[in-house]
Amino acid sequence: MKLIVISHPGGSPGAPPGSLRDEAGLINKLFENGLQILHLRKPDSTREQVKKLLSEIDQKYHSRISLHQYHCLAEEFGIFRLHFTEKERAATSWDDFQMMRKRGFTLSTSIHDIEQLDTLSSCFSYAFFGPVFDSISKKGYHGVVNNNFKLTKKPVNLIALGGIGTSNLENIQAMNFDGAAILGALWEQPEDAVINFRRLSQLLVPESSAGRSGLKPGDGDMVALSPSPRLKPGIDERRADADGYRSGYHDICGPGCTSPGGDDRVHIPNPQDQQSQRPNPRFRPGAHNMRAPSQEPQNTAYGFSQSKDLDTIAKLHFISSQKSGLSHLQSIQKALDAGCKWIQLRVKNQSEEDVLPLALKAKKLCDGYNAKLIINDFPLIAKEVRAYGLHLGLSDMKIPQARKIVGNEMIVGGTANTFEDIILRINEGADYVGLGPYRFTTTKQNLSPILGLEGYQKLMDRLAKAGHHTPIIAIGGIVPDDIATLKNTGVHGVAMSSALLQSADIKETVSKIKSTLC
Ligand SMILES: Cc1ncc(COP(=O)(O)OP(=O)(O)O)c(N)n1
Ligand SMILES: Cc1ncsc1CCOP(=O)(O)O
Ligand SMILES: [Mg+2]
Repeated sequence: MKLIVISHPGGSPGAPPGSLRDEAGLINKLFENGLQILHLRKPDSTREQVKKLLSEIDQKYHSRISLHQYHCLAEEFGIFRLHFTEKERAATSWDDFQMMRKRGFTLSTSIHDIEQLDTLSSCFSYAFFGPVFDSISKKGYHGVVNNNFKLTKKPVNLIALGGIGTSNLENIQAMNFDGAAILGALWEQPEDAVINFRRLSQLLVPESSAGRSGLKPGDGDMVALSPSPRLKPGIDERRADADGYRSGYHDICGPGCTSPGGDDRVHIPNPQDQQSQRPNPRFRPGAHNMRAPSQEPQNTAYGFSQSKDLDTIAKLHFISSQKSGLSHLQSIQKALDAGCKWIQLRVKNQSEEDVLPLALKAKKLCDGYNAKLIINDFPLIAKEVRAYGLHLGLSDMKIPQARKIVGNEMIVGGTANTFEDIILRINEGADYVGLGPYRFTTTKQNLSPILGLEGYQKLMDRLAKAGHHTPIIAIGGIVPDDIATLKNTGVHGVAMSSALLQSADIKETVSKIKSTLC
């Protein structure tokens, strides 16, 4: 169950009196307090006003904003979510929506009649439906459902809208909606918006205990790229009010918003252009997808992490081991002495209680060398010891769930063995992907199929073609002689354990590996 906030409908900064004071500050605070998606709906604002507001919202939150008007601003601000009113939906061809999806946009729309749900294109990741209850802010907009209403089939995720507040949020969950869009409950008293948002968030049933995973696969998809850099003409970009705009809930769901068109249409650079450039650090690794999306379906709209650029992820990862007659801590000490700066504590077959003291000691060791500690498998331990990162495999806790524990600042890596795994990890918000195994190794049991050089080459080529830039770390049975060829496949770095620990001169080996990788 997701909570989506729709912005205050009033004017943006610079707008006439009556506008919300320090709107950007309030929006930043909502994001800081866990807001996942903000729908920026500014029917009365000019493009310059919306632009100004966006520029005042912390850029790390831009990927969580959906634009109702002025879709043309999406690229400039790294926004990949666009909303379409009912009227705009009707005026836009399926091909155009497809094209937007292919360019990496997450599309949403509005319906008033539940029957319309079946007619929606699968291009839409979710739709607003409402007003479900009597509007809080707009008197006279009456709810269309009663308390016995229950959604059964939902080809598209459905977000309830209208009159939702603390008193009825639970009803929305019981009705089987995928989320609730909040407007009046926050903006009736803007000075209490953050506290009211927190109250509403606390009422949400956690997804795991609700037995649902929130939005279904396909949500927030960013799919397939197209060779053409521009969208086909859609509908005109006109001011909403020139199109019979009326304010109130109906306008969120009804006519009036603007969408790509004319010279201001959404422009996503051709991924081919992107590859020759250094990734723009404005985007977190996962968010590079927006600029150069994958050809594969991608699954989460909500796997966010904050801006971390490629340099944040080291190229040589040491994986601790208690093979070779050493304890985990001794193996870490050895790697640190040799110059490793990125240490993963990977303790298998021990309880969380047993791993915690090891993690605390490992953290102390790493701190002494100014090295980064990554905890394998245990999000709670990673948080507890203030590790730099957490690594999760495909059968470990899901990354978005772990993020709720470790927060957005912590580096979270995810394991992958196939292209689909990689895309999944990227969409989950992984900061890097551990791809392997390269070859057989006894360090890990139950290995996934071995990829070999050919496997890496194919996967890396496919990723490059799809414009993905999330750092890929090769792992599994890697020896120093593999590194140059592996690097040529395009991987960002390597993770190694036994070959380092068994090296005759580990310091020399680490130094050579580092110079090969840089
Ligand atoms: C950098 C890196 N990549 C992959 C893994 C493997 O993680 P996982 O699949 O969860 O397996 P275990 O390591 O937990 O056995 C990793 N640890 N590090
Ligand atoms: C954790 C892990 N995941 C895939 S292979 C592997 C072990 C890496 O260690 P080594 O470098 O000794 O093969
Ligand atoms: Mg694991």
